[in-house]
Amino acid sequence: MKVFKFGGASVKDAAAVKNVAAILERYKEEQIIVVVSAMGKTTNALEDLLDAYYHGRPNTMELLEVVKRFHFDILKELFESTSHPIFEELHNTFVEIEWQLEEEQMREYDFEYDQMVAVGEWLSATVVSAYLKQVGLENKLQDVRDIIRTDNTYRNAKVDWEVTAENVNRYVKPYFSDSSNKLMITQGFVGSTSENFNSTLGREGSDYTGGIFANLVDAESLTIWKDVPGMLNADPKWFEETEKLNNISYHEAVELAYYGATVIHPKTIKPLQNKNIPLLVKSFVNPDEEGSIINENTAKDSLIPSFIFKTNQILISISPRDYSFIAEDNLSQIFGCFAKHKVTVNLMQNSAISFSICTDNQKMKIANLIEELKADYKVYYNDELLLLTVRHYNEETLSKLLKDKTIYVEQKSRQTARFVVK
Ligand SMILES: Nc1ncnc2c1ncn2[C@@H]1O[C@H](COP(=O)(O)OP(=O)(O)O)[C@@H](O)[C@H]1O
Ligand SMILES: N[C@@H](CC(=O)OP(=O)(O)O)C(=O)O
Repeated sequence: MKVFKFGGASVKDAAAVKNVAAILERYKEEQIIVVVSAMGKTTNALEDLLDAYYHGRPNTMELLEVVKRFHFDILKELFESTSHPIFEELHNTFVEIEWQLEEEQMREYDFEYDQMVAVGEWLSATVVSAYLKQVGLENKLQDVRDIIRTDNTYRNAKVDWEVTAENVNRYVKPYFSDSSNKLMITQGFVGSTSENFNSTLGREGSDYTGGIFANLVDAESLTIWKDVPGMLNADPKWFEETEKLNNISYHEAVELAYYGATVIHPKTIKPLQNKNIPLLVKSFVNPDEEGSIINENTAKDSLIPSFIFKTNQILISISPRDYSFIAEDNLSQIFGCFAKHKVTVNLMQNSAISFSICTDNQKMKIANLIEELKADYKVYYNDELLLLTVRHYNEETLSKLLKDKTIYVEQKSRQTARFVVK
């Protein structure tokens, strides 16, 4: 059995959905679990909607209308008649969102977020499954909320592997035990709690869903279909000339993903590595091309420099008010504060009297964090920064890269150089 993951870009419009069908047609003799993300930028649109609803903004219903129109426009292109049951199904899903929006009693933001935002993946899976059936690719639409059980850390839920494995044994394996059943379509990114509420695995978490399924069905491979030819040594949105990394070890891939190569979610690798399942990154534009293969083999790791850029960074420097040293009890309090505000540290550095961290500048979270830190510390920050990581760096590439940049922090290990710059 194989697992395929199609991200938002691969189902961003009707033509893209047709292309997914064309790719699956090539594999129609094989048994495949297909994990899909929300269509195009739907997750961002649902985030905006949730934000408007939560803060009682007057444009809430307009924002819902945008998401609705986007999906119905795709449906009209994919299905000849509006009497196809999919129109009714999507309509009902949107009615459920409207009910949620009419609800006055709200729980905490992260809970409401998962109830709303998870809908994007359900819409996408429903549409893809119905379209595949229409073109003769029979499949089972499997709601992932009946499979992936998580705790209730909303927006960054932890998977309960035991219950999830039982669910896979109950709902997934029996379907595929009939060799005439070839395709199962399910949602990425989403899970559900023991109380049956939606949870999500963290932004861009559909790759991870692919990894979870691959692990639990002992898949022969997980393929992530992308708009790029494979994993490259830099994001082509930033660099004109990039090179494809043909063979990458799990170790190298996890390092690149951790530093911010957004082509793979960093959590995806571990469930694959545990069962030695290869991860293929392939182009949905040119499906015949080889792509990248990620497995345990370290011998073929490319040593050419790889570049990772993280934009919209903020560097926060924290120091005791009385110029005393930053000691372990300060660090423990500071990290407690990061954990409480769910702020992820991208890079950190300490000196005798100050401790600095570089993190994504998520405005609301950071404002609350700084406010709390200011009760006990002096806090300074610089924003609109860039975090540059160069894996397998050499001095020549670094001097080219850093030309005309002001360096705020510099860190080098044997393999990796990192800079916070403006
Ligand atoms: N090292 C890299 N190699 C290839 N693509 C990368 C890399 N780093 C970042 N990217 C970006 O990742 C994008 C694909 O990821 P994404 O847009 O999240 O896809 P999807 O929505 O299908 O999950 C590419 O278009 C590319 O701009
Ligand atoms: N739709 C979710 C999950 C995801 O993984 O999406 P994509 O595969 O398009 O990166 C997000 O945008 O975060």
